[in-house]
This record gives sequence, structure tokens and C-alpha cells, in this order.
Amino acid sequence: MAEVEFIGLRKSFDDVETIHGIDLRIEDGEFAVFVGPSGCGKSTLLRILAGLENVTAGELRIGGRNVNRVAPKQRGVAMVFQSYALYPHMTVYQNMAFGMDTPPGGKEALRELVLDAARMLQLDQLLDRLPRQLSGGQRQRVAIGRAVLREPDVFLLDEPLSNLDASLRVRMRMEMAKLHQRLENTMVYVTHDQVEAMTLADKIVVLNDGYLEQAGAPLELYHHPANRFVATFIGSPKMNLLRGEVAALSDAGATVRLPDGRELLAAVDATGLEAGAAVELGVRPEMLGIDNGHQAEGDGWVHGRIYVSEMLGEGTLLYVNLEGQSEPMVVKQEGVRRYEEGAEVTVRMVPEHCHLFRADGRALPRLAT
Ligand SMILES: Nc1ncnc2c1ncn2[C@@H]1O[C@H](COP(=O)(O)OP(=O)(O)OP(=O)(O)O)[C@@H](O)[C@H]1O
Repeated sequence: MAEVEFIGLRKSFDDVETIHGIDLRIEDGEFAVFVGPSGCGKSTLLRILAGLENVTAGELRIGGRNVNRVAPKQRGVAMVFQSYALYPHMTVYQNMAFGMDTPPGGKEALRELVLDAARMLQLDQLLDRLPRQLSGGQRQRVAIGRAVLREPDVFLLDEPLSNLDASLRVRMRMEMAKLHQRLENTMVYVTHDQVEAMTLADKIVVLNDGYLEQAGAPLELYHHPANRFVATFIGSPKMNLLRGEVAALSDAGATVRLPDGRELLAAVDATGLEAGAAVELGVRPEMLGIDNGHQAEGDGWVHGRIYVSEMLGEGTLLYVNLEGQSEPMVVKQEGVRRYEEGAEVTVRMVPEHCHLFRADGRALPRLAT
């Protein structure tokens, strides 16, 4: 069993605290993905797990054992770095086999193990090549192969796909998912890429400035972000936020008055909220509808003018200027539709698709997914 637990974990560099008390549990066999803005502490947490950095306070447990003072080699972890860290003068075979203990079956058994891993990663035709004779994706697979051969309980990957071009990233993303299915071990993966996080993770861990903002299944974070930070970090294009104040409260949710006087209902559990409180109404671009005339019965709607429209091929992104809001609202429409810049439009929003955030950024629980 190799579950990973961070308990009140803190890290300081030269008396400056950068990780401020993280409590997190990653289950045995779970694929956990760390995301967050640059400098939030993703790599530091991974390096702490690998034993490359000390813990300043709190506890790190792997498989139920406190490993704060356990040497990297004894932790049952293997790490794949962004830079791959291959030895340039060694062949693919030598890079993969380097530092491995000879198994009971001797050298021949060792060779079989390396060949098995090479076959799995489609490197078996490349074993005699040097790293400089490989493509980026192939180098990446060698680095992964080397880690797989250590048979780690916990596999650590620090932005493993970030040096690859877009199409190779997509292919390697699929390979990562397959690898996890095959190995069934615990994986901790750092990325900047939204799509990688959403598609690969069993659990996304959102970090911000050394704090854990939320950890949960990708769709849980998408539908029920705990706060404004997670709401705008998960999802692309990001969630729209409209400033307003609470006009009325009912069992159906909170009615929000926008600066232009228009009122919209958000279907949230408004317990504890007070009329007059400053709030932000959130709605995702893909949950908005556009029409040029009438609003549907019962829906909330706002008027605006098209600022810019972008045709993406599979869809259209509209940036709509609304009265009293500092940023244009982004609306994602399926299919290619032409809109004239400056045209007046009605944006429809359904109460069940709205999120509501208090002034301190905390989300109110939504009544629907
Ligand atoms: N060796 C170090 N000495 C001093 N400060 C450090 C050291 N390593 C990391 N830090 C600081 O700790 C914080 C977290 O850095 P970390 O590299 O973990 O962020 P990150 O989320 O991985 O960022 P990125 O996405 O840019 O790689 C940053 O403020 C960074 O400057």
C-alpha cells in the first residue's frame, strides 16, 4: 500500500515560509495532479515527496510510514523530471538500466526487465541510440522507462510533457493514462496544462501561494469550486464573474442585483447570506446562451454589445461588453456563427448554472450540478 499523506506540512527556504501547512491524502493507486500558478509550490511539494528537500514542520507519510527523515532511495518513489535528466554518453539501454540492482536471475534477467519496459514504451528498436539521436517524445519515454524499472510505489512526474509539441503532448497524454492503468501505482503529477489535469487526474489538487485551495475529482472542482480562485483556475476559458449585491433571498436561491439594476437568480443555498451583501455571480462561458431578441421565459438575461468574436472552428467565442462590468463577458457557442462587432445581443443565463461567491471569495453551495 502506498497512500501519501501530507499532515500540516510546512516548508521554509532561508526562514521564508513558502508552503504554509498542507493537509492532503492521496489514496493508494490514485492519480493526483497538482496545479496552480507559477511559484505556488507544486515542484517543492514533489521534491519533498522525492526526498530532495527537507520538511520544515509537519509530517509526510508514504504507505502509513513517516518518511520525514528517510533517504530518497528508501522511500519507494521514482521521479521523472521536466528535463528528463538522461546521461548523454549512455545509450537508451544503459540509461534505463543505470543504477538498477541485478535481480536474482542475474544479468540476463536484468536485460529481460529492461526489454519488457522498452517494449511497453515502444523503445525496443532504439536501445542502442544515444539521447541526442532521439526525438523529444522518445527521450521522454526513456525517462519514464527508467522510473518504471525502479518499480516505485509512488511515481512522481514534474511537468513531463511540457517540452513536447502540441500533437505529441496529446499522444503522450494518452500514453500516461494507459501507463497508470497498467502499473496501478500511486502517481503524483505536476502540470500547467488544464486539459492534462482534467483528463488524467482522479484527484486535482489546486495550490495557490503555498496553500491548498481545494482537492477533489475534476468534475467536482468544475461544478462545485470551493472558492473564486478554484472557480476561475479550473475551466477554459475561465468563469465569468459579475459584481453585484444581494437583492433578495429565497428557497430557490439568491437574487443578485447587478450595477445596471438588472436582477438575476443564482440557485444556491443562501443560508447565512444577508440582503445587501456584496457578491460575485459566476457563470461559465459554455453555460451561456445568446439570442438577438427575446429572452426565454424564466431565464435570467443581460444585454450587451459584441466587443470581439473569435471563430475557433468547432465553436465561437464572443466577448460581450456589459454595462457596469469592467471586463467583457465571454460566451462560448457551439459551431461557427458570425456576429458583427458592436451588435446588441441578449445573453441568457440559467439560475442552476450560476455560482455565487461572497466578498471573501468563498462559494455558496450550489443546489444543482
Ligand atoms: N531552493 C530554493 N530556495 C529558495 N526559494 C525557493 C527554492 N525553491 C523554491 N523556492 C520558492 O518556493 C516557492 C515555490 O516554488 P516552486 O518551484 O515549488 O513553484 P512551482 O509551483 O513549481 O512553480 P512553477 O510552476 O513556476 O514551476 C517560490 O516562491 C520559489 O521561489
